[in-house]
Amino acid sequence: MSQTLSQISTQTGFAHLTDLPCLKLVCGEASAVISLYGAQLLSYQPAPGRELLWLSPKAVWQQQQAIRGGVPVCWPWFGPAGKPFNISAAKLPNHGLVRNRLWRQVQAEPSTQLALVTLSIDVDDIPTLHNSVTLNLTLKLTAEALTLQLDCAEPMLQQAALHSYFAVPSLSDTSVSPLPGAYLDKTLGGERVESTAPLRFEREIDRVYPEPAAELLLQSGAQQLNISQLGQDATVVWNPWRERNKALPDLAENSYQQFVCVETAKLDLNQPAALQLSQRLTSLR
Ligand SMILES: O=P(O)(O)OC[C@H]1O[C@H](O)[C@H](O)[C@@H](O)[C@@H]1O
Repeated sequence: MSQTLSQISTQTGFAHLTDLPCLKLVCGEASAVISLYGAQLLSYQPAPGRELLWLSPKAVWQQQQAIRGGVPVCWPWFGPAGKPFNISAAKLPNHGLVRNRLWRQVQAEPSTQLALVTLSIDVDDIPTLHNSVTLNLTLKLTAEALTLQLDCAEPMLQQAALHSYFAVPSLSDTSVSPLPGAYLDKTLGGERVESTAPLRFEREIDRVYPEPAAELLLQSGAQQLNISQLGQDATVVWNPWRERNKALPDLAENSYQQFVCVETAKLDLNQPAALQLSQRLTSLR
């Protein structure tokens, strides 16, 4: 078997975020950069110069802001904190508690075929609990694919999402398939819509697809990406389009033309359970 060399190193700064603590993973031709702030994957290049993720040129991480782009980790709730988390109607952050905190590196294993890193965070201010809970994000980079895996062993009510921002060369020629024939439309207050029409990015899209397929194909122009999901009960597809783009200060003008979010999510809050959620990205061309 041929030997594919891998490497893991610390790196200060990524793109314009020059003081951000990061780790860089390399495996053969492939590379990835993850920030310790938010355990947020910021870059995945299956080959040098072929970036699959999108990072906003106006992303910030000071003042405890969540970084706009890459793969934010949403946990233990998704979107605005509703029941059971918002017991006192306090102002809780969108998408949970871990996007704007520093995580720690607990494992880093470069081996011949794989670069593997685990980041962890202990969270002691979940409104429904009195104890501290540990969340782990493991990143596995091989020459062929990149896998993100989120684990929480605590059997509790929890939601999670790997909120991936994918760079698209052409928004008007972008598709995600297969998608179920029914979804909840967040632009219509969560109304259930039945439609088998292919999804087009021609206006604001904010959809929750329950019962998603395990394998999705994201196609944009000549680019094709396989998104393989595990542990999910929903796939969320988001593009802010022109008007919402203007309302988000960490997006530049017309940034919405450059990305779509395809999010692997676990949203059910009926049963307390441990969490295991993963998204694997394989570039096909
Ligand atoms: O602005 P953020 O808190 O990062 O949220 C960005 C977006 O995330 C998800 O895709 C939600 O479905 C959207 O409703 C939300 O606008």
